Amino acid sequence: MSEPTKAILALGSNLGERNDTLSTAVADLVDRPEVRLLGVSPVVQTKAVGGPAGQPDFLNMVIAVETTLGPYELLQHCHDVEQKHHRVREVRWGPRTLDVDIITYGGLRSDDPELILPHPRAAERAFVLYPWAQLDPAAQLNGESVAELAVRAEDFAGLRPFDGFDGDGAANGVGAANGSGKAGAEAGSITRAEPA
Ligand SMILES: Nc1ncnc2c1ncn2[C@@H]1O[C@H](COP(=O)(O)OP(=O)(O)OP(=O)(O)O)[C@@H](O)[C@H]1O
Ligand SMILES: Nc1nc2c(c(=O)[nH]1)N=C(CO)CN2
Repeated sequence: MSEPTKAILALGSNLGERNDTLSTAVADLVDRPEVRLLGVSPVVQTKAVGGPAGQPDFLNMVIAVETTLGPYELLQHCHDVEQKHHRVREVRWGPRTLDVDIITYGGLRSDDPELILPHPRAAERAFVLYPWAQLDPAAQLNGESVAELAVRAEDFAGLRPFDGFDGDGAANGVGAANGSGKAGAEAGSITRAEPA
């Protein structure tokens, strides 16, 4: 059997019972002997980036797994789990019950459009970077700190902690403008500098 490889997977949902979908999807993703769960990030509520205007907020999270599946086998497995959750691909970046992306697969780099590694848009997506940094504060992507990339990402201001209740989201922002009306934000060890 081949040596296991560590992979980072990003999950998102903005339709249906979003939180239940994410929990079940994590269980489904690791429900194979070839995939072992290493860690789970907190869930964050995020404003939709791209796609049609007015779509619902997402819940996003990141998991780390160790797998003996090859990269394309892992991609197929992610697609199978998406399908199980009735994912329909209609509009690019449109609303979906479940999206599972492979962010990294070991140190593999690939420019095959079917599987680009690391994920080509991950470095600019706070909805991926922020939960990943919470899971692993020392994580690096393309030689840069994931935590630092997170606070620089344009969508950082649209992040909220998720309180576990699948309603409108919590009142306190993670990256959102806070009560003072400033764009400053702090969550754990991740802080965004005030604009000069
Ligand atoms: N790292 C990757 N992880 C997942 N899919 C990938 C990756 N690289 C390329 N793809 C390809 O992208 C195709 C479209 O994926 P998907 O429908 O999940 O995109 P999306 O979630 O709407 O947008 P985005 O790719 O910006 O996250 C997939 O069929 C897959 O083959
Ligand atoms: N907030 C948020 N926005 C998105 C997301 C997502 O998971 N969360 N996924 C997308 C395509 O993968 C496009 N836009």
